[in-house]
Amino acid sequence: MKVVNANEMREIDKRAIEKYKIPGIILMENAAYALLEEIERLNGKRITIVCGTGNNGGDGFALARLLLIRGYDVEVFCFSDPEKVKGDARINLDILLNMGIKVYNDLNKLENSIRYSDVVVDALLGTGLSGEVKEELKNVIDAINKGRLKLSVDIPSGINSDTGSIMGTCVFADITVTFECLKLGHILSEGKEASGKVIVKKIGIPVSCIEEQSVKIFTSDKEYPISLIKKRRLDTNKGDYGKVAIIGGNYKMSGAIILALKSALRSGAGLVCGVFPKTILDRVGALVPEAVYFPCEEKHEHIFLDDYCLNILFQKSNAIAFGVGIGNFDELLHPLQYILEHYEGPLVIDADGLNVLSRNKTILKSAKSKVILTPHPGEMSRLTGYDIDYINKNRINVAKSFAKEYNSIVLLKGSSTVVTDGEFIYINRTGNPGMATAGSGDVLTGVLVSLLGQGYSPFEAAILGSFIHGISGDRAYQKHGYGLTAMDLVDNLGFLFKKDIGSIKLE
Ligand SMILES: NC(=O)C1=CN([C@@H]2O[C@H](COP(=O)(O)OP(=O)(O)OC[C@H]3O[C@@H](n4cnc5c(N)ncnc54)[C@H](O)[C@@H]3O)[C@@H](O)[C@H]2O)[C@H](O)CC1
Ligand SMILES: [K+]
Repeated sequence: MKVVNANEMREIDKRAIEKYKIPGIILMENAAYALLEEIERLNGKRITIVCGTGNNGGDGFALARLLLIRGYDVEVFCFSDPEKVKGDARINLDILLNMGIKVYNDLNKLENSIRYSDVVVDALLGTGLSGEVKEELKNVIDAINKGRLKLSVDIPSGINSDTGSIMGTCVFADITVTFECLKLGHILSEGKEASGKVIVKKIGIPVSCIEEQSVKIFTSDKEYPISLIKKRRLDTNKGDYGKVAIIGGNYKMSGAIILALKSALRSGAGLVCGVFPKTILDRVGALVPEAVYFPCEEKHEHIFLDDYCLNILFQKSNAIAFGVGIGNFDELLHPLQYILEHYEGPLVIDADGLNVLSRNKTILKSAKSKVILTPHPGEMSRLTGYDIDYINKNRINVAKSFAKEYNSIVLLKGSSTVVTDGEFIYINRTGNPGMATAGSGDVLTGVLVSLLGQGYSPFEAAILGSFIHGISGDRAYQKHGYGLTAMDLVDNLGFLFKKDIGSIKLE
């Protein structure tokens, strides 16, 4: 599913009106019908509608008319001078006034109306919000937030459509009905929570009109990225599903490689090889008997990897992951550089692998193959030099420009993980805060290397991997709530890898 920013939506809207000659008032009427359809599902009779002076308010005025005609008990509010309402919104306001409907501008009355309403409709501010919400609307937003059931038109008022940030204050909606495309603000940052359940409705804009926009950001829907999962032929064996190697682990962090190995197996890799210091062989062997092992010497508390043993590994593996629990040591930069310069298969660099890489990120430019990097904001900060706050506020641009400059796939973790190849951007929506737990990233690495080994392209593997990782977290949450652990994620990984994958439909 495509995701647009406010400017792209305006362009699409403008093209529909100017090139396709669809009058704006028709789009607004269709938007009102789309809202009506959702309100009718809610079975409430008393509806309060709070309108702003722009087209978001216009959608609200048109909705009020449709509800009144159907016998709903509706009260309409607008807290600005009606003279400021222009264009299509003005037409809809005038129709209401001509019908003898009063539009109130009284905060006490609003609070009272909301107290006795089944649904409050927030049509105050939409994609046209600029800057912080003005002082005079703050009390109005507070009042809306007291509503029993809050439905926001297009986007919760006060949420920035491009970043999802709260612009001073915002409505926290139960349901948001948006038009034609998801907006970035619905899925990023605080906007994700503020939007509640988001319903995307068509309002009569031709598909070609949207396609002309060449939108480069997309997210999951009921079919995608599940549709990327390859079906298995019956006449296949383990050799068909990849031989993957995971390099990592040290005496103090053996759990990381155990989790990654288990995850790679649970997400379908044919053969999984653990490459770690000998000192942890007994632990890993006891806990992951299904893997094969490539125990190495240990020097000064970290794995010792010389070029000779790396070359052996290259011949045995069609995908490699480097970094889980490996420790952050200067001496590991050489093996990482050697892998980048000589290994021809796809590579995942994670965790301490990224910290090692931060010592000299230019080695990425000599990589022989595509690399997936999976930083969390702290690791991204070490890689780029930007502070974490800046990264969180500019997740898409930071990930995209790094991926482009270093010709790699970046999977920037966090709520709404961003995956990019430097041109296209996938924003993941599966997962929950319970996954902010030790070992969660090691599980993701195992999934990614497993998918690479099974022949998915690096960009597909990163998209699918982040999606599957989130789904396993959502399934683990059902049972363990926020007490879920990384091993619970592993236990839930296999669910999507089934014979009848095409029939699995998600909400
Ligand atoms: N194809 C579509 O998606 C359609 C969308 N519609 C709706 O139109 C709005 C966007 O309308 P627009 O007039 O551009 O902007 P808004 O109504 O969101 O806001 C403008 C309004 O708000 C005031 N304002 C701006 N910033 C602030 C602020 N910081 N504090 C207070 N007030 C502010 C400004 O002065 C204007 O009065 C979209 O969201 C959809 O709901 C169409 O109806 C159908 C087609
Ligand atoms: K709104």
